[in-house]
Amino acid sequence: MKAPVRVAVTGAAGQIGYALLFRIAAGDMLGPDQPVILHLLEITPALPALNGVVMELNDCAFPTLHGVVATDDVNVAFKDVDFALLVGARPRGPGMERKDLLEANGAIFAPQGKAINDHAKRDVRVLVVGNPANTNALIAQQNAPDLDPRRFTAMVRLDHNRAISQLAEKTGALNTDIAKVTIWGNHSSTQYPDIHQTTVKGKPALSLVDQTWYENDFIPVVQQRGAAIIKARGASSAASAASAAIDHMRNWALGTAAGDWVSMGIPSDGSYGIEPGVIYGYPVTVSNGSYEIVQGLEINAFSRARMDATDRELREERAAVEHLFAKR
Ligand SMILES: NC(=O)c1ccc[n+]([C@@H]2O[C@H](COP(=O)([O-])OP(=O)(O)OC[C@H]3O[C@@H](n4cnc5c(N)ncnc54)[C@H](O)[C@@H]3O)[C@@H](O)[C@H]2O)c1
Ligand SMILES: O=C(O)C[C@H](O)C(=O)O
Repeated sequence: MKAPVRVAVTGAAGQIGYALLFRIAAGDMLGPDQPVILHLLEITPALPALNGVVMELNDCAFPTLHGVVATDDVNVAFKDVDFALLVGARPRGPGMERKDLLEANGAIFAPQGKAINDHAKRDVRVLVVGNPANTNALIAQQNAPDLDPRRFTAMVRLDHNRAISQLAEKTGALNTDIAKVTIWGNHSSTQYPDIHQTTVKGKPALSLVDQTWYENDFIPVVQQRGAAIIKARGASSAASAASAAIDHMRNWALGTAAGDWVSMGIPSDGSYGIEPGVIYGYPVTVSNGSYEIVQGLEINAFSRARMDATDRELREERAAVEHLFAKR
């Protein structure tokens, strides 16, 4: 067994929290040889419910759970943490776009970014799940001036996994037969699920499905999947979101498979002509704990237009929250 690492989860008494904590504690995120100490943050009125979750975590007697800190104090929550999963935020209801949450949720991520800046390990890995995830990640990052901006990421992995699942179903393949899917841009309805480089059992995906299905079914289904789940369940996705968060962190910490990549929302360095600084979904590979954008992919006019549209939305979101950035 390795020395334990500290993993903060915000919104820990919420529905994603309930699907996430037990899997992190069981070793699904960092492996069965990596003990964790969970730091759980909630707002004060949710502390009694959080206490119930802590009782259940303890009752599982997980071999890899070496402690739980439950608190409503951001400074305690992020003290010495190695990983931070920022989930706690208001979810959208039917008919809302995720960016309608910018005002309500933006205010949460500035103080949390500051507390991470002041208290977390210098090599902390931060994943923002709470919507609008990309721009919330930017707000947190911009309130953490002492940390490497690349430590702040946003979740587009759920979209990536949804794309794999849709394509596997369409082609009669297994999820594991699909490689090199990309989600470009924002975790919103402007995201661009790109299968131009994707393979199914080694064959180009676009040779197995027709362009009409790609354009008129696949892309809108992936873009609108969150809304479809809200309509069906009366609540936003939870178990699949938790699973994607685990996938994102596991790949970031432990690496990606040879011959494949994953999609992560990361600070743009201008690659593929995207506005530098916005938190944009890119195809990445990870080795030695560090992610790199997959370079050199051919971008046709179809892709270019969609990549630019989602970039534009992220620039607009950034302009709307710049007042929340720490002064430098
Ligand atoms: N990026 C993605 O792919 C993705 C997927 C699913 C859901 N989400 C988003 O994740 C967020 C959480 O969803 P949920 O279904 O768990 O919601 P939920 O309402 O069930 O839980 C959110 C929890 O966060 C807590 N919270 C609110 N403000 C907080 C703060 N300042 N500090 C700590 N905790 C706080 C609430 O008390 C609540 O318990 C929402 O914004 C949702 O839209 C993102
Ligand atoms: O769509 C939402 O608001 C929830 C989440 O972001 C999702 O994609 O399921």
